[in-house]
Amino acid sequence: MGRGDGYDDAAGALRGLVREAGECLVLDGALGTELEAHGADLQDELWSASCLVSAPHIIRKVHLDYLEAGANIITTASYQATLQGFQSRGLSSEQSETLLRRSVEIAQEARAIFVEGRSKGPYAGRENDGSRERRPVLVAASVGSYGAYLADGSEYTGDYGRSVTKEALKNFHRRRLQVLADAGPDLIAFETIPNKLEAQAYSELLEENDIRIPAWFSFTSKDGANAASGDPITECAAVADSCRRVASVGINCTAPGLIHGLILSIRKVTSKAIVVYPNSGETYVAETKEWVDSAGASGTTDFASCVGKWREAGASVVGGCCRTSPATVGAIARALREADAADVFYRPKPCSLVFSQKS
Ligand SMILES: C[S+](C)CC[C@H](N)C(=O)O
Ligand SMILES: N[C@@H](CCS)C(=O)O
Ligand SMILES: [Zn+2]
Repeated sequence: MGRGDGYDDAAGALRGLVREAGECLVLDGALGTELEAHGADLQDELWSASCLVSAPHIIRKVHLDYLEAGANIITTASYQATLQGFQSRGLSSEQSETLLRRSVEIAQEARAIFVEGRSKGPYAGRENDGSRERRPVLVAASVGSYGAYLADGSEYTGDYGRSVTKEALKNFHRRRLQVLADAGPDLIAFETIPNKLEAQAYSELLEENDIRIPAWFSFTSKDGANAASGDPITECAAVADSCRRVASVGINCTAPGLIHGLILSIRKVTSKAIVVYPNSGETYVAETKEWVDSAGASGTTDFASCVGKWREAGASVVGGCCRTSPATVGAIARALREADAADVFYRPKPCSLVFSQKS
């Protein structure tokens, strides 16, 4: 599987974890909007990253709430944490890098509290309902897209302008990615990617920087067929498929009603694990930093009833994005347990369908 450089493809690492979790990993829900629900003020260019300075205790509490709700994976508060963003606020590069590392440490602290002091291993020794003795509990370092840094909602349009080349995106993300990887997360979550160009930039960075932490690439979509920019989702997913550092590919911060079709499209171009974590179906208004009802969407986070269908279509990592909550994640975890108990859902064969065998 490797290329003689001691690195095996990342999909294999995730394969074992999905299997240990019972063929589906539960991802957490919103971090940013859940911090807001706890009183944090996100009316800021740094959005949730401002809480790394002002409210790390709330971040830790939200991580813990998701673990208690049944999440296997918690995602760090680094979505909009960038060296460039911190430095524009007058922080030194050293202080900025410390904050990036802190985002991973806070999640690791929450995990350590959850597993009652067993901070070394990525497992919980107990289960709320006693149904599983051990379950994987993982920390994913969030890397928000360049559009997140711009703070103009362009992670939902993919319109970065012509001057933003692949090289510019690589230069923007390079040091941030290295600092996050060096902090020792279990996974790296490239989230809310709106276009193919940024996926190509990430893919090249992972190789060039020899990042050995399994990554996922997760795209946004507004129409159920294309990434937010209009690039076909099949082309975007194919970029992720061809990168051996990528363990999983999927969709986040997208309306729940679009998810099923997108899974089917992605499945056509990859056998890697598919990750999905939709938002509430509401639309983000960057000017006011508020969420509004979209036509046909009522801001519901009650999409757990769809989880069986998504799993049947091929998703094996499922959670929630903006405006979802620990209650959403609890419902997802329950839906998956019920599916296990009923044993009615499609079970992809490990090593043949869900995971890449390519090098
Ligand atoms: C995931 S979006 C809701 C994050 C906030 C956005 N990048 C902004 O700053 O407006
Ligand atoms: N992990 C981020 C994604 C924003 S789209 C968050 O939940 O805040
Ligand atoms: Zn989101």
